[in-house]
Amino acid sequence: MPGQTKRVLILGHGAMGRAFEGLLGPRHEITVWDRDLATGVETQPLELAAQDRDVVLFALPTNPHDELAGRLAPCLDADTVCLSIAKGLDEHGRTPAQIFEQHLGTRLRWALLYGPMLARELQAGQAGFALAASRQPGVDVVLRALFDGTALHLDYGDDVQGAAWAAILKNVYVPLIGAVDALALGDNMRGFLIAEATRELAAILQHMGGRPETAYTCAGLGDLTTSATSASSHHRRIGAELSAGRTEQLAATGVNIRSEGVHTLAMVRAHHLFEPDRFALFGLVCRFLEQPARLEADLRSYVDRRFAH
Ligand SMILES: NC(=O)c1ccc[n+]([C@@H]2O[C@H](COP(=O)([O-])OP(=O)(O)OC[C@H]3O[C@@H](n4cnc5c(N)ncnc54)[C@H](O)[C@@H]3O)[C@@H](O)[C@H]2O)c1
Repeated sequence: MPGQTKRVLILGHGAMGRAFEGLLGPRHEITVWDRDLATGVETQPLELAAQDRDVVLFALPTNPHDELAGRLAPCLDADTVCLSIAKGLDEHGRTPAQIFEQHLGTRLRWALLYGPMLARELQAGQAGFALAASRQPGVDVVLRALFDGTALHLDYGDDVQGAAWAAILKNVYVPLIGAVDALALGDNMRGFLIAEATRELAAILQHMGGRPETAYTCAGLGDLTTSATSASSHHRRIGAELSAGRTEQLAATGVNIRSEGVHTLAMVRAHHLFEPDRFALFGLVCRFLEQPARLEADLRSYVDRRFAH
């Protein structure tokens, strides 16, 4: 019921774990679980922390989802809702939607939350916006009880695969915008590329089993625009660094959220999820990572081809 206190377990106590703790803390009962990444020591046994929880929020990268969802599945109540905000593919090339599908399926309830909700702004009490995607009836009721009256405003939908891919691909296109801005290629070019990325996002979503219209929701265009224009965006910055020839950032692929987009490109190729050049802008970003110095020339060819009527 709206207004009801929920017992929430937050997995991960990084930027987003803390942001959600602050957002939900005044109204709900919060427990936080995390792991020391150097020693592997957990704050408490996960299975114990998950007992009697209404909601488990995965506020950590996609890679640990498989292990954690696998451990949680046997010990969660049927009513518990697992919620992920992670925007990356795991080492097997799976989205958080696919990982939840595999471990939680239809026996347990789950949803994905994607949109303009920068941790820094949520922590400062500013508004955030997201698409909550779930295929299971009743999940929206739990999420309304959880978030209504907070600064995070939700739309509801059921395109879980489309929402996951929209958020994941956003992190691929934003480094390109960061590079374009660092090279001072112009505000017009930025606007054009955001429009192109959104159009392509719709096509890739459809190709990957989602619905193209999800590209125009908070999870797609909303999040893409926020990251592409935010001075604090990690993903913008990595594009700027690559355009300046600082390619050592690529070595950190998959290690932290800065490189989620770079990691996605590697996983798309490694697992043959789709042919990168089937989508012209996506193919351009792949080449940018390999040869950052070619970006301006590649962009000129892209524009020429795009307007060669
Ligand atoms: N930062 C943002 O503004 C923002 C906004 C929306 C979504 N997200 C997404 O949320 C996710 C988390 O982002 P963040 O900014 O909180 O990252 P962060 O690096 O600040 O925190 C990550 C947390 O995950 C934990 N973690 C990492 N690997 C782990 C593992 N193998 N086992 C257990 N715990 C592990 C870390 O201990 C840490 O507490 C990312 O997928 C990101 O794309 C971030």
